[in-house]
Amino acid sequence: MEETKKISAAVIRRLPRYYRYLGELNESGVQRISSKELSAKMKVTASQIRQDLNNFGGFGQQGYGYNVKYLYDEIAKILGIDRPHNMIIIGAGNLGQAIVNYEDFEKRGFVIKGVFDNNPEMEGKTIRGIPVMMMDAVSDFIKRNEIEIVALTIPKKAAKEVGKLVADAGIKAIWNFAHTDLNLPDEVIVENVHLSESLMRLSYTIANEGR
Ligand SMILES: NC(=O)c1ccc[n+]([C@@H]2O[C@H](COP(=O)([O-])OP(=O)(O)OC[C@H]3O[C@@H](n4cnc5c(N)ncnc54)[C@H](O)[C@@H]3O)[C@@H](O)[C@H]2O)c1
Repeated sequence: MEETKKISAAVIRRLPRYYRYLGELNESGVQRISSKELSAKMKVTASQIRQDLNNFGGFGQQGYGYNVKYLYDEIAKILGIDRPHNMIIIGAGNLGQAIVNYEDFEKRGFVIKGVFDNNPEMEGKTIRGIPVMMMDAVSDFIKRNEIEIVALTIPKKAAKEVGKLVADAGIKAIWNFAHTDLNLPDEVIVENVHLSESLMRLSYTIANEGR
């Protein structure tokens, strides 16, 4: 069996940024780039770039630079965005609607198949043409439509219970926006997104930069 090397979380966190820069280079017709040039663009050291990309076999040739399109495609494979992921949104309020209305997720292959809510007034409404359905249909919908990801944009008091419901329905991953830990079995992947924590880090930097 092929041995899979464990890649550090820090490297994985940096990959989407490499992907974005390489996508822009590719779109503007750049075919090759050295780690030094990429370093100047991304404001990351060239040695950091070489170290990061060496985790995946390097893709570069000494003195010849990286093949932009190849590297772009390889990073897409590593990130698993070389294939579509079916997704649903639970919670059709402000945040849920904003996510549904942002079409670019779909360009990255995250296909929003349905939106769910427990407010009967929302039933039958559509957001960007996607129907809002009631929670009694969610488990069946997950199974029938091969849903991999659930975005949870509901109040925190409901999040644990709904998290368990979708985990029991066989969901692989949860994109959790509710400000609470879900405490689910390890096989359910949870990515917590807390904008207020990001804002607090920003505040810390303002407070400590002495500007
Ligand atoms: N993570 C972040 O960075 C971030 C940023 C903003 C808001 N939030 C959080 O996201 C959540 C949604 O915020 P919002 O402003 O969109 O709120 P909102 O009140 O506009 O929307 C919440 C929606 O969830 C629905 N809902 C409530 N309980 C439910 C349940 N048990 N099952 C299904 N649907 C249910 C409601 O009917 C409503 O439509 C909140 O928990 C909020 O704290 C997170």
